[in-house]
Amino acid sequence: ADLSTTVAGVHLDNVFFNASGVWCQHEEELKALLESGSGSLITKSATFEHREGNPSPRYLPLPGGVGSINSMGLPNEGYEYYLNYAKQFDYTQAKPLFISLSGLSLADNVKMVTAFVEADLPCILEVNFSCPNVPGKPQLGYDIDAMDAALATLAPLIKKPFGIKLPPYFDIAHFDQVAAVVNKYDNLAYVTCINSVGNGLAIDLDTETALIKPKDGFGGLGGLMVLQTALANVNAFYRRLPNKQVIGVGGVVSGKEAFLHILAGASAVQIGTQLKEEGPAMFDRIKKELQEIMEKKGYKSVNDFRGKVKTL
Ligand SMILES: CC(C)(C)CCc1c(C(=O)O)[nH]c(=O)[nH]c1=O
Repeated sequence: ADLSTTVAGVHLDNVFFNASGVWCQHEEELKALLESGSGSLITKSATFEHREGNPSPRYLPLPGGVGSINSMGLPNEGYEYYLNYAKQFDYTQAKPLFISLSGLSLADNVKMVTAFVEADLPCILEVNFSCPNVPGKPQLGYDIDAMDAALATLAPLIKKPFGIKLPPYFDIAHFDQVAAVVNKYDNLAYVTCINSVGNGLAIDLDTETALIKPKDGFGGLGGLMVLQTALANVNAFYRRLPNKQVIGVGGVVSGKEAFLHILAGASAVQIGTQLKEEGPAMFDRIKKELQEIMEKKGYKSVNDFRGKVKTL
């Protein structure tokens, strides 16, 4: 079965790659992704300066395989590290490179985007709209006017096709409002849905203590428990963005959830929590599982069923 796809005009031999933030902060990790069964790779969201991030424990898998919680705090090597990585990247091999940017201000995003545009590289830029906004205001992805203002500045600067990483939405009116903004920008080629479900709180029964140290234990939720929210966001934007693509992420632990993401409309599928727990060998397992499901159902290519979820 054919798992190949195209995102933002570039070809991927298979739909799978890492969720930004997982296995992608250092070039050794990125090398392991290059050598894995993934179809692509994306870097950890970069800020202008290097960041240590929050104190540990800042990521934990939750008991029973239900998912994970994290409050990493944007640990990254600073954008120049990823710009240099993108400059030395071998674009003749099969996997396209995606670069995630998460400036702490619009000015920082402009500076980072400008540097990448000047370098004129084949990598695809993805702006993380879960990046923090003005203190006291919600993240960019939850501030529709700020989102529109950011895109009005960034889209013309980037010129080429690019993407944005979106937080999950839970209200139909929000799907409508966000889609209306996204549809205004022709070179905004895709949206990646979803980022972690914000500010969950995991508590240990015995110690009566929050599991992670930062933010009184509040952190983003990922893994199987966010699957249905992820599928809804993928399908809501698939239905509302007819000339764009959706990358699906959230709750993929096997070929089954990957199949459902594609059925919901995903052009590519990213994996975070399960990759963190299993390592890059996971991609070979999940590719095989998806192919088995497709063969059982008689699908030859992911294009045969993308977005074809039925309703009653
Ligand atoms: C949550 C932010 C720190 C503002 C952005 C980086 C980020 C983080 C992180 O670095 O804590 N974790 C996530 O699950 N998603 C993200 O987008």
